Amino acid sequence: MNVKKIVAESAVKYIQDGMVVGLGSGTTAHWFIKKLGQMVEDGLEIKAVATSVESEVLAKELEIPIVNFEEIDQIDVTVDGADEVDPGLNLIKGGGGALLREKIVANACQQLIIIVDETKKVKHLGTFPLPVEVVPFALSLTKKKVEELGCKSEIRMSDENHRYRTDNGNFILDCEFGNISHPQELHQQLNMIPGVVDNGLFINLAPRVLVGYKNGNIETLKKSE
Ligand SMILES: O=C(CO)[C@H](O)[C@H](O)COP(=O)(O)O
Repeated sequence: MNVKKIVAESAVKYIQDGMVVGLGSGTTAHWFIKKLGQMVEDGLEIKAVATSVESEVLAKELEIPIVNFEEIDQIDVTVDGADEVDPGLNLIKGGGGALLREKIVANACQQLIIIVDETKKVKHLGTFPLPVEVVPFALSLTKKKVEELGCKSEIRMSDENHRYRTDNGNFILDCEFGNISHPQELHQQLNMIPGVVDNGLFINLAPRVLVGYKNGNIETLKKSE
């Protein structure tokens, strides 16, 4: 059973004609985009904003109309994956390297839907190394400053000889903090470091989280407002 596909496809119930939809990135979001493509072929009328070049390419192949921020007033719903979800519905994202655009889109939308399989649910964020996007200039200094916050970090690689570059031309530091007990504080401390563009902590965004289980069940999590 493909749990990622099942949970991704269940998210289309939040999409209606006339909406502007934020398209997430990663293998779970991939299945959502594919399903949305089928619905567009069947007559659904939407516009979409993509959070990565990869998602944009897929959406265009499926003839989902892609627009940029200058052409829209708001994003109605964004559907995206995550690497970890804690009980407060705070997230780690950026395993696929798209964290900056994902965070911009997540903050700009009316409703954020996160689609994950059960392996992504954790008691505390931090087992998954936290991705931190940094500018190439003074990389070693920025890396040192990030590590002073209490982690070991690795520069993400595309292959043996090449550093991974984000869609924005930056590098990613994958940071092992262990249990992140104060995500809000760490988020702020990281983003205060000159050279850090953003980090993969998605805090207090009040998402609706759809969790897919191996037995085919889907759980919906939402914090009461
Ligand atoms: O944040 C992301 C990409 O930057 C992804 O949403 C996250 O890595 C989850 O990916 P997947 O659905 O492939 O497990």
